[in-house]
Amino acid sequence: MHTPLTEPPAEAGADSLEDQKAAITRLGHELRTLVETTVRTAASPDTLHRVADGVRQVTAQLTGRRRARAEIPEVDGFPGGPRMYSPVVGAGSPLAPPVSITPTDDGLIGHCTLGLAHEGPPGYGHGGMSAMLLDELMGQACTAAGTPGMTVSLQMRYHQPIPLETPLRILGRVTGTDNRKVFVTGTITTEADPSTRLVSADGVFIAPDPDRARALFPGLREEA
Ligand SMILES: CCCCC/C=C\C/C=C\C/C=C\C/C=C\CCCC(=O)SCCNC(=O)CCNC(=O)[C@H](O)C(C)(C)COP(=O)(O)OP(=O)(O)OC[C@H]1O[C@@H](n2cnc3c(N)ncnc32)[C@H](O)[C@@H]1OP(=O)(O)O
Repeated sequence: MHTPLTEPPAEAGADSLEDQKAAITRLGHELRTLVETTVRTAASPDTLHRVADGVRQVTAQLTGRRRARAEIPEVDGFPGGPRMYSPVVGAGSPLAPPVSITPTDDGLIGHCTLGLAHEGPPGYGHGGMSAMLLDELMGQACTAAGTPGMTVSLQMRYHQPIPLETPLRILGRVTGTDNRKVFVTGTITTEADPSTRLVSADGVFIAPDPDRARALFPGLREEA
């Protein structure tokens, strides 16, 4: 008999929340390995069918309550904290590289490495991935500056292709505000050559007014 993988504990206390996050992180890591291995494999159709059957059986073990569309799970730090299932930074998301973020003197710096699962042109990152990385870093820079907002404009400039399997550095920095509008810039470089911009962006983010925020995010906790 299988032990279900994501059954929440009956009473979620501080310790069990950490246990839950650790388990989510571990499963996210294994799923990312599966995704990367899947897009690289040259396995035969027989093997691929056998693996597909196995994956279907594993998926069926994720039993229990499924969260509703607008529900913010207890492990999610929205709007200011770590987001376990973000497709960019989420340790639990197989879609995320994931990006790890640290504050700097005037913004945020993110670190990640893209794999073949994030490929656009052969050997290079997908342009949509670059936009996703920058949108996240620039959005989080707004939150870190005390003015969380949603993207209304993101102007991308692709200077050079992003190499895969190469440590990258993503910067996000707020450059100004005008009422609810926040102006932000961002760049992607390699870790090895941080002075050469591969991709850059300018964005405008807008802080929804409180009523609009409550309507958009009905799962938002009152203290947020
Ligand atoms: C404490 C509560 C916190 C609530 C949380 C709030 C935000 C947090 C959200 C995310 C943070 C989480 C993690 C951060 C990390 C990653 C970020 C990912 C970012 C995204 O992935 S996010 C998804 C994509 N994003 C959207 O899904 C937005 C769709 N959008 C809308 O939902 C509305 O747009 C809204 C509600 C944003 C504003 O609506 P609204 O009605 O309040 O604002 P309104 O239209 O009145 O515009 C006000 C002023 O902005 C000017 N303006 C408008 N558009 C402009 C543009 N394009 N360029 C330049 N200026 C523009 C107007 O001209 C006017 O300017 P002025 O006042 O000077 O006339």
